Amino acid sequence: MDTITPPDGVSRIEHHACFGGWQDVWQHRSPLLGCDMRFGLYLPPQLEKGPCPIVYWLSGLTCSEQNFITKAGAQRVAAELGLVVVVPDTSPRGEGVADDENYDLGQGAGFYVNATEAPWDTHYRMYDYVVAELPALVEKALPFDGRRSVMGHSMGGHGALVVALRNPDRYACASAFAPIVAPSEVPWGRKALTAYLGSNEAHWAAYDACKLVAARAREGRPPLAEILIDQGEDDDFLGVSLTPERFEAECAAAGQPLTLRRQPGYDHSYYFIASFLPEHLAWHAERLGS
Ligand SMILES: N[C@@H](CCC(=O)N[C@@H](CSC=O)C(=O)NCC(=O)O)C(=O)O
Repeated sequence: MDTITPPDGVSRIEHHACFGGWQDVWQHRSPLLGCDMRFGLYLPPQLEKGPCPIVYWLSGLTCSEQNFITKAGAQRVAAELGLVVVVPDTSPRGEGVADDENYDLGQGAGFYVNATEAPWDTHYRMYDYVVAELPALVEKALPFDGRRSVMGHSMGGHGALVVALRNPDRYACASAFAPIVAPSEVPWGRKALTAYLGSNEAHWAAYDACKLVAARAREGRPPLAEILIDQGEDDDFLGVSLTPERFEAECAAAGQPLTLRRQPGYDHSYYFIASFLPEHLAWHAERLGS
């Protein structure tokens, strides 16, 4: 597996043997975002024998690629299941990239949208980055079997639901931990969508999972096969920016199959994610046929 080396223009800045495979961090120049970007890449031992499916993990506010790869404990399970796990950063980065003094806007808080408003519209195109530019790079570099899925946490849970609902043919399945399901209605989402997309709320609908589920039903498009969500009941953001009951209601009205598990005692942290990540990865592996 040391034979999997980054393509020209991409550098391998971390390379750690891990559960028979490798935990890498690769860095590349993103023409789309106009800056250098890093991403985590878990390469399971099964890649030595042939192509594997890829799970994309989208992280939450304040995260880089490091939070998930160092805290979630994904590698042991991904190695057992033969899953590649790709972990992008959460925003464009660098001195020339617009930022904000608060943790919930700017660098570390890209919200997986293509910004249309200045000063964000110069670099913040995280929707296209995670759906198109990054997969094109990774999937050409690895023995990839054509099957991919997406999962994420909080802001990244919002991202995972949005990219899956907008691209049902690209992702075999989607799951989320404590996702922001109705960003148009809650403080984290309203602040980010106003900044990145402007005050016309009609433009927000393409990035709102509740609205996307309703729109699919209204337009007669089939629901996704299934969505899995875990939500900690002791999460400080529950009832403020996290409103799982809204998604439950929209899914019920739209005929969208949803498994929403409320987990007593769990908060918003990576301890919560680590507790249920093995079940999510197994759920993905089953649907990816891995
Ligand atoms: N610093 C903020 C809260 C930041 C926070 O909780 N970030 C979460 C994601 S929240 C939604 O997207 C996270 O994943 N943090 C990284 C980690 O390693 O825990 C505050 O103090 O309120």
